[in-house]
Amino acid sequence: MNSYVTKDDLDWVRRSFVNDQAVKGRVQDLLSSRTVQLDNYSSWLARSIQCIDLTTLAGDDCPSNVARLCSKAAYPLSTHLTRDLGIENGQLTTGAVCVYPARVKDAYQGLKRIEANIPVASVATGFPSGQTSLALRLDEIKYAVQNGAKEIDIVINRELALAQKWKELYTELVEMRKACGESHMKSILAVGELCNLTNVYRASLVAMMAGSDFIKTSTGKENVNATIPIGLVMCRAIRAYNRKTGFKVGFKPAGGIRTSNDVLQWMTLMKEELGDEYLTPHLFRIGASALLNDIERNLAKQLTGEYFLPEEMPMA
Ligand SMILES: O=C[C@H](O)COP(=O)(O)O
Repeated sequence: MNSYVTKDDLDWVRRSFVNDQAVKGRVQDLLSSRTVQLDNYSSWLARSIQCIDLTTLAGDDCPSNVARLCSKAAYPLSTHLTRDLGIENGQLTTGAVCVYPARVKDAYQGLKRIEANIPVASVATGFPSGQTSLALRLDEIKYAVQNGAKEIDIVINRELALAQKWKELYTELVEMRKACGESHMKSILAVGELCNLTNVYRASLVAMMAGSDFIKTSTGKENVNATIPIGLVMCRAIRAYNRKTGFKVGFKPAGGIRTSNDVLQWMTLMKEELGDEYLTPHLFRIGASALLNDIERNLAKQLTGEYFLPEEMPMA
């Protein structure tokens, strides 16, 4: 991570423009590509589970629902489905559990109790709006890290992005990166509030320059969350950044991802735009609070020929 940004870097950001029509065309191609869907549907779905940040971000979160989330993260599928997939019990887990800072301790202890080696991710910095002082936003990161969060999902300051104050945005993000310490930083752009795709691309570059380990689309609380055109623009920024610097930054779409079909579209995007090596939990996460059920239902249908009844998915 650099703690300064050069004039050339900022020129690169300001010179970048996104052609909306070209994005539309490429998305049409991607969505008609059946690579991921046809090539072993069940194994793609099973593979997607290890990339899920299993999330609860509700006002009524409490120790018991966080404990349930931890169990689901450690044992995302019923034992006969894992057996049918040829996976040993306990070998398939989600990528992380994601909670509010006040619930990090519950998640950390919940995972420890069941001996699950799964990182706790915490949203921070005044999630979802980020509308508080920088000092409070930094303190919140430190609080989450002290309580055991290994991944911090920060929100960027949308005002700075909308006003094209890229250097100021960079400076804030560097402070956040420092506050994260050894924990990974995932920068949420809140794309639905960035007005246009050019701003999404520019904010992606700045977040990566400041040392983000991942760039993430949305909080799930904006009116527009993760969409494939926005994802394409962010993947292209990741690709450009990698070509220029050699660093591989991960991608996390989040917000409104609910179905197996959604997941396969996101995996298609990753495979086609960034390549197979990005389809691992180190470089790809899907932030979702209500997706796993649908994956489990579809896997059951594929593997047993029948959909599960709701009472057969007790932890869902
Ligand atoms: O960071 C994750 C998002 O909040 C999840 O959004 P979702 O509740 O729409 O799945």
